[in-house]
Amino acid sequence: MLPLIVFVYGFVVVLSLKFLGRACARKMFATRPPLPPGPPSDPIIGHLRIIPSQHQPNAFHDWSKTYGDVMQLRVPGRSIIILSSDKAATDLLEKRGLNYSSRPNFIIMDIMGWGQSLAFLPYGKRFLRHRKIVSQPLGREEIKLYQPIQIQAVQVLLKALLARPTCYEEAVHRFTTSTIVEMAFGHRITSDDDIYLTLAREHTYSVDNSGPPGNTPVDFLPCLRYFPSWFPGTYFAEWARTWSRVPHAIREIPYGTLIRDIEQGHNNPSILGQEIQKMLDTGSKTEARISDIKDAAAIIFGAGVDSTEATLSIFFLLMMRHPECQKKAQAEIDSVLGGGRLPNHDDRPHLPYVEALFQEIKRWFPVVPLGLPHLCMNDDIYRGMFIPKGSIVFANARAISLDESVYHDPARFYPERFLPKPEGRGEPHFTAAFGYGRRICPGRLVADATLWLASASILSMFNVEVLPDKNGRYVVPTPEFCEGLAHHPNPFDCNVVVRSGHAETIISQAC
Ligand code: HEM
Repeated sequence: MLPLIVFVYGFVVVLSLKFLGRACARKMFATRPPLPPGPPSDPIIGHLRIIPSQHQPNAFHDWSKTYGDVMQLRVPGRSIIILSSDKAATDLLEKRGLNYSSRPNFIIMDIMGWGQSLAFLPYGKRFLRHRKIVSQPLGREEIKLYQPIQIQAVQVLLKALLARPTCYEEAVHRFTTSTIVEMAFGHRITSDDDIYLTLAREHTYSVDNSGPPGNTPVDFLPCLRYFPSWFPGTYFAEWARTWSRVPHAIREIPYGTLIRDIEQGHNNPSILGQEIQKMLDTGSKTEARISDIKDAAAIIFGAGVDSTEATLSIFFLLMMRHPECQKKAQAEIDSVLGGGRLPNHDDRPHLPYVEALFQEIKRWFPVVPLGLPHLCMNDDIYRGMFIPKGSIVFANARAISLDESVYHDPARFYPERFLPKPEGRGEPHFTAAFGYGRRICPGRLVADATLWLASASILSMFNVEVLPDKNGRYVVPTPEFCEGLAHHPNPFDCNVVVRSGHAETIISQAC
């Protein structure tokens, strides 16, 4: 009898659970709104086959024209949300910032040694500690401290361009590395064979060739990192292991140098120097604290040099392609400065056309076009669409910069769009280049100040011209870009010609 009772009881329980389960599932799916739309996908592998490995920002932008500014793609194990308007990115990444402030795992970056650095940390206590170390000294008032560094580095840049008018690349590399290294580590670069110039090149090379960020086979299947290097899908893990000496050096060299200097009573003002001094003053020199300081300082170099360099290279490319804009900016600078000196930060509000031109450079080609991925930490519903917990969210700055509802004829390089009406179109400045919300680029203000000063100073002293080819023909280079974490223009020829003998004297007398 007992077995029969147990059997009947069990049967009833299983049956009710089954119906209950179905009812719950029905209820859940009935109440759960649909996922954001996206292109047709394959079973199991989702959109893996159609997501291109190159030119992703452009492909996502094209898809957004059909599927809208909130679009979903699926790859095994994860859902990817692409935001293609400033409104959607602001609504989710800023207004609901707490839910979208984490990062997915970046296994390759972790193997390389960048895993504990601010840019790749998940939201949590360590993130908050690092974010404070990096962002506090980079506030609007605080960055004024670095103006002398920027002015001095611009003078060196102008001298280098005067001495070697066709070698903009080396001059730009030294300029961007110098400003960041002096601000972050208190070290002034005085020669072309400085260790930090080499490290900056190696860093760009190692990161740019480490595969699509967070999207390599090892990121999808983390256990692959433990497989031998001949095993299919492990290429980028091996690459990351080979280059791990670079982040190691960026983490250790500045700290080692500065702690020695400070303990001997010297301390050039710098972000790392201030943090070390605070640590020593408060007697909090623990392994954990030292590790936080080293990682936070290293990412200023890691995140700052490459993107600033890419933007300044684009400045040269665009000035060469748009001599009419160059002339207009030069006329404004000449009339305000009287042609007798180099521009400084205080001149900025008095140069509205130069400002518009500078803003248009940042809009025309955002150098980190997909930003860095944010992670959705809890299920969310936006405009009636379901965004599952664990989704990776990209704000596509390329699409936002080309949004026709905001920017008239967006593919055109047209600084006047930012001038107030009726002279211009009064369009809003493009801020998506620096990301959104609690993960917004903490270096944006200092990058902006450095790049503005460099652009205005170059325009005041030089004409950026097309270099004739071997046959004496003037062919304007077509913009082509290589894609890393930051997108750089492919090397192009250009000739930086000093505007007058007087300009030459000003440059020679500077420094
Ligand atoms: C033109 C130059 C620059 C551009 C276009 C740029 C762009 C970006 C973007 C798009 C992000 C991701 C934001 C997000 O996740 O929403 C970012 C993050 C970051 N940037 Fe920049 N950046 C530039 C310069 C700098 C400089 C000069 C520094 C340092 C002084 C810096 C430090 C960082 C750091 C530390 C992060 C990670 C922030 C976090 O994850 O919380 N960047 N940057």
